[in-house]
Amino acid sequence: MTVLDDIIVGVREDLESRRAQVPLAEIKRLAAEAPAARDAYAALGGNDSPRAALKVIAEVKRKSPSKGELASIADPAELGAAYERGGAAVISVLTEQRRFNGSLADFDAVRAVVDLPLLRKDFNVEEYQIFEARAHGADLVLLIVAALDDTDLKALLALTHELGMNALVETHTAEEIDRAVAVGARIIGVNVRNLKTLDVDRSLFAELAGRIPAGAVVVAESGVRSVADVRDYASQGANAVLVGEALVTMGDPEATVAEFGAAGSEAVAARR
Ligand SMILES: O=C(O)c1ccccc1NCC(=O)[C@H](O)[C@H](O)COP(=O)(O)O
Repeated sequence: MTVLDDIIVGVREDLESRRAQVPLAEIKRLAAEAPAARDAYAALGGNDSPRAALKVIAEVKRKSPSKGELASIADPAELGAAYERGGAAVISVLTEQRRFNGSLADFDAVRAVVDLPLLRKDFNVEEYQIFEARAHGADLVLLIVAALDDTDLKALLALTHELGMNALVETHTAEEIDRAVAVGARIIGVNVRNLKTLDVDRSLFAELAGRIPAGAVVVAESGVRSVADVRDYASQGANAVLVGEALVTMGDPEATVAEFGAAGSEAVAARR
């Protein structure tokens, strides 16, 4: 069993206990009552022509399977507010509990204080989780191509769009990019972390980014440890970078987001 398979087994078990407490009909009702979703595609520069800036998706990440404990994050709301002040375009909040020590409580805390689009970062494999994300005020959900067959990928993406949200459709291979494009993904991530082995290979982004069609927002995911890494991704075609570990471990998240955004945008300008 791969790391990804193992994570999903736990995610499904945890999902069953939440569904026992809040049945599907109720979560659908709550999703319908939630304020309208913010436009994450636009926030990531999807409508800009040309896309002149590098957008930062800043992640609230406590722990990871690859590194263990990263940061205690006593106040996720304050971290989210710091990301917003630093100029993040979108905030990602990990809600998976067993491996990342995330929660919907973290998500709610950030939602209460920031007005940016929020990504509910979880291993979404069932429609319940998409309604649940919307019920909690999410604007964007993660769909990992490697975790879904084409039927489920298409159905979950369609449901996401019906609920007014966008999806970050995550890929790791050329074939997965083709599958993401075939179902109509508008925000496509290349995760340079292999979720089956946890190996991180930043060179993968340059290999794969050109395969993503022009209309889609291209997100470089994982492995940013420095301004130089952000510059590399930006010069290789990224419209946005998704950063977790560096922001929660380097100190001064507000300044680091601002620095990454500025350096990336300079590299985008130099590319044109
Ligand atoms: O981060 C992990 O170890 C991990 C392991 C298994 C599945 C997913 C994992 N991470 C999810 C992510 O995609 C990252 O949190 C995100 O891209 C940020 O990465 P980083 O900046 O390297 O923390």
